[in-house]
Amino acid sequence: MTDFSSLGLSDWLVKQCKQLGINKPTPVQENCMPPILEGRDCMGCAKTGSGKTAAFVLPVVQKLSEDPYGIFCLVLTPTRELAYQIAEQFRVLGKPLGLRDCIIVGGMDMVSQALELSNQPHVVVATPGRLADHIRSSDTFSMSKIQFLILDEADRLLEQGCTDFTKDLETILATLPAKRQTLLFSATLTETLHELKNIAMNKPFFWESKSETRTVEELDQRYILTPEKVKDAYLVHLIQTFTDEHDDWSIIIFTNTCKDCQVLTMMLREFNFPTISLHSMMKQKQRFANLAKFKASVFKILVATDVAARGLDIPTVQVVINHNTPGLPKIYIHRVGRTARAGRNGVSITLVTQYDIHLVHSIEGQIQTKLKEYPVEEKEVLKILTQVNVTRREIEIKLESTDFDEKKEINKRKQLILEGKDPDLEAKRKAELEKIRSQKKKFKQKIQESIQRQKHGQLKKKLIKRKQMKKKKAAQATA
Ligand SMILES: Nc1ncnc2c1ncn2[C@@H]1O[C@H](COP(=O)(O)OP(=O)(O)OP(=O)(O)O)[C@@H](O)[C@H]1O
Repeated sequence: MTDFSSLGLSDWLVKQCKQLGINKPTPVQENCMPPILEGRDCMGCAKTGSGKTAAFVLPVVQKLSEDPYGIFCLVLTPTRELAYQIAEQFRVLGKPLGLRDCIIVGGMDMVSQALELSNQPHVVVATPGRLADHIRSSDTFSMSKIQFLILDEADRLLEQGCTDFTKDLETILATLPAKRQTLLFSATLTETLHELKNIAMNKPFFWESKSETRTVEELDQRYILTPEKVKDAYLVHLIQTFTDEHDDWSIIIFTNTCKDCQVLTMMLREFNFPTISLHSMMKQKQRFANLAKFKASVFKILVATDVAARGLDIPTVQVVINHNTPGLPKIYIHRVGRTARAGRNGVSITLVTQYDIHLVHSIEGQIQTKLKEYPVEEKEVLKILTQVNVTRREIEIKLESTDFDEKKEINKRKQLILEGKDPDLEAKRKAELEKIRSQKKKFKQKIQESIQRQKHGQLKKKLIKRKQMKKKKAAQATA
């Protein structure tokens, strides 16, 4: 049986792992750690909750113990909360070494971060935007001697989603030595493999967990087909049932927008559920505080946007509810991966409207698993429908009287200015794109309608012809 010693870890580090309940390497650790310890670049793709973090933290700590200096390792990750989680793993596993880490994320004080960077920590864990800001504005630290560059959730860092990291990554990569080890990890690497290979140039060792499915077997994946207007009633009913039956379960509800996240949090609170939210329009300190309260089970229900979809490791989470069907299978995989981690069981329930059925099909195609219907007593849901919808409407009115939308607009404009774009020009461009999109949609609809009409016409003709034939035959028979 493979153990951590046979993979090349020192006794003190194996002992440290044991203290954390990490006794036997998981497949991603067993396969990726030896090449990393040999000095190779590595790309590791394994399911959510399979121990990818330790697969890169352990070899880095091992190598650091052999030649300790700062800054030895840089870890980049897409979200601020994830940066704290990764830094914690380094701190705990590297404690006997006196490992010093430094977390560089947006929304926190830049001056104290600059000071920490200049103190040459062993490991820097950062989100790309804030680290690039430090590089552009100060020369009090250097990353020209780092041994390791790690991109956690590497595909997210490289894709051009709503937050585009590519410019910041370019700034960061320009300051790093060419001779370094680059490690890339995610549960969904394959689509961005080509771009990733350009970053890990050193003939990377590539490992992907061999499995037919892309989600873990311990996860019970369900859906509920519901009209849009009944979604919230289903949600309240589900939460009521879960909290009645399992008082130690924590639940994450994923929503599409910050506003929806806010509305649902307020609504669930009206129904006396211990609910807290996490989205990007909250102040960073509030984000950390809410996450800490959820992790400590002070609040058992977290309503979050996709800012919480990747990486977060909270063992008490038993249920993930998708209030909207994710538009991309990849997002679905990461969201539902917040439960059923490290061999535990979990349930995910996706609320699906009739317009989302094609999304479910594409999710099922990607994960190679069919979602099963979640049985619900519809009568019970209909009983609370009016009350839930009235409560939601009241909350929406309450929120409209605050400056929630306005703040969102201001934040968006700020972001565009920071990216060197003109917010007014961007708005114009967006409106034009929207116009083209809606024209295209109308055109497509027209074509569909005319095809339908044609089909209908052909069918009608066939039927008439058939009738005529029948009449003719009947007439011939009587003659
Ligand atoms: N060898 C091991 N044995 C038991 N538990 C482990 C082992 N390695 C890691 N763990 C635990 O498994 C949990 C999940 O690990 P981790 O967060 O690294 O998953 P991941 O693969 O990065 O998931 P995601 O793709 O969602 O980010 C953590 O709580 C971690 O402490």
